[in-house]
Amino acid sequence: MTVRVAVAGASGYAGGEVLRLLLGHPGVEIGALTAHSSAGRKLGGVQPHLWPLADRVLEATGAAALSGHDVVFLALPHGQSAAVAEQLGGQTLVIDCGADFRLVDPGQWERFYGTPHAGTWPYGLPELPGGREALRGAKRIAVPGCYPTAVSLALAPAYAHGLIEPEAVVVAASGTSGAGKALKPHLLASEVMGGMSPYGVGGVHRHTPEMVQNLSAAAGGPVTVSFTPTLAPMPRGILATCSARTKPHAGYRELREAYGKAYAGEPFVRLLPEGQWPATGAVAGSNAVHLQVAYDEDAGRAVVVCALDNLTKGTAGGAVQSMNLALGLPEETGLTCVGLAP
Ligand SMILES: NC(=O)C1=CN([C@@H]2O[C@H](COP(=O)(O)OP(=O)(O)OC[C@H]3O[C@@H](n4cnc5c(N)ncnc54)[C@H](OP(=O)(O)O)[C@@H]3O)[C@@H](O)[C@H]2O)C=CC1
Ligand SMILES: CC(=O)N[C@@H](CCC(=O)OP(=O)(O)O)C(=O)O
Repeated sequence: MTVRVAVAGASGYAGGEVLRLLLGHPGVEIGALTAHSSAGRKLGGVQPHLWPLADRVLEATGAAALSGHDVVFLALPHGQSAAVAEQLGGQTLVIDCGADFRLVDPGQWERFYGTPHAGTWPYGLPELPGGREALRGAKRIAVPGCYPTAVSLALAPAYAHGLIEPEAVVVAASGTSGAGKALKPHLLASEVMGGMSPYGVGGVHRHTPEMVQNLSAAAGGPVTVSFTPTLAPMPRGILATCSARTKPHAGYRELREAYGKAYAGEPFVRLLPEGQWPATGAVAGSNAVHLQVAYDEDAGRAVVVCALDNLTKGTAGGAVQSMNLALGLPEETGLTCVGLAP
């Protein structure tokens, strides 16, 4: 079976990463590629690493270019996906890398994004309880945000096993590609190189409600997340340090067992051997997630560290993994858990 796939937002970071992975996927044929300000240009001019597609011309994003495909990936700025998706038939599998359809609660959407809620689609994080079932045969998929992918995978097992209290604290570093390719002064090399800086501090980052949604579902009750993102001088990668107070019966052995059990059969999530810590370099370019868990006995806290590549498992890899599940293909098709190190 070969499916015909289009990518909207092919000139951006997420769209480019989707294409990099699709070029190694044996079950797809790459159809239309669309963009906004780059429409009319050749892909090779904006994504020189995608050599086999270098001579493809970027079309304007819209139904004219995108209809007639089996699968359409949307890698557009927030708020742009719904109008495009509406124009695509119900038989087309539409996979949105943006935030538009991730949240269940319209009130939370409006509070953090400031626009009317477009709706809720099946959520593309297969490793969460019930995640695979929601994706099999789906025709619409919302790909999670990169930070929520890391934080949800890091803390869901401890919540699902009732080992930690419902107030989580997360500090996470992201590479600059997480902020997209458009020019922004705070992403200039001179601003980013040689230092790290926090942003979105104090509960205002729009990924907070997404983490809360996932972790509350895992816990079976309300969870709060105090989330502080930071920008790190690297192009790709997320390193999330997540902690919460442990319940009285929980210690290192219980935590280790819960994580071992949760991820034992997972093709992309690896609980590292004891004493080894996740590092962004080890997962770069791969769909892998590396985790390690510790028990801080004096503080009475579980500490879980998670590394992933924001563009791969954090966006495009998660999107392709979800596509495979929706189409009934082996989940790992076209994806690798082998990182690019050093
Ligand atoms: N970067 C990341 O790590 C992650 C990104 N995502 C999501 O993926 C989506 C794309 O992000 P990213 O690739 O980083 O962003 P980029 O800025 O790199 O790319 C944005 C893309 O959208 C196009 N575009 C810009 N404005 C419009 C518009 N008004 N209408 C239609 N298309 C437009 C751009 O075209 P052109 O260049 O031609 O103007 C470009 O192809 C976002 O929703 C983002 O939240 C999700 C998880 C992680
Ligand atoms: C470094 C950086 O700026 N990262 C982005 C998150 C990128 C991401 O996951 O994307 P979505 O936009 O799809 O939610 C941010 O903090 O807004």
